[in-house]
Amino acid sequence: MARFSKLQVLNTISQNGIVPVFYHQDAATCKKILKAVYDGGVRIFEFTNRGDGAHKVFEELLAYAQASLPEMILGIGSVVDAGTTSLYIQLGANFVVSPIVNAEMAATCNRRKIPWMPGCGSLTEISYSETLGADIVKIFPAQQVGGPEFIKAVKAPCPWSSIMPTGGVQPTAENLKQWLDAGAHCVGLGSQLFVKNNDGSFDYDAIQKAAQLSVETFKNHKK
Ligand SMILES: O=C(O)C(=O)C[C@H](O)[C@H](O)COP(=O)(O)O
Repeated sequence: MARFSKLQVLNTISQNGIVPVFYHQDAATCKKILKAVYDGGVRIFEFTNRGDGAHKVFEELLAYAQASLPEMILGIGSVVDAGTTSLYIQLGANFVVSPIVNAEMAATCNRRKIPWMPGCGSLTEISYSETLGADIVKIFPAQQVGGPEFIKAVKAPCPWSSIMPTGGVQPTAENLKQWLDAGAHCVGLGSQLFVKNNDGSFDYDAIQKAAQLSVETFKNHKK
């Protein structure tokens, strides 16, 4: 069962603002990534359901976070159906993110009071998701859908929408400011956060620093 209530998850997202989006098949690598962003101040993390054994890695990450990173709220992403949603809720996912809008997933999450963040690319999808109970909608793929200008345009007629752009967001003060100025509620940060060394291994120090800069940029923007 989820360790954090829906309210705790939503509050942490609005205070922390940075949602790393990551998948790796190796649990040890995932733990090091999780620790690096946690040390950088991140308290929300989306692990993506990208491989056949992803649920086993996720279970290990949940246990690790509970034991060693107690404030870290772990959710699952890249989920596109209700069956997979149930599996991850049963394992203890604290929120569920999707690249699409799926009403059965919404019902499954709502039944257990788990925040559900569907992937939207139009105002109609955003609006439909909100009628299905989404508190935060993901815009995916955010840069391709229209970038910060798209969010600004959506927020004009729908200022109540809480939007999480994901896809193409960069962990720099300049780029984060563009999304936040446009009205983003929080941002999903993928590949650009997970800096690599020349040999292809992850640069955990650089990842921690990029996470810290992103969290601080978000906090300063809210002031
Ligand atoms: O699987 C999902 O549900 C996703 O969110 C897709 C990607 O992981 C993000 O779009 C990250 O995109 P980048 O930040 O551009 O690397």
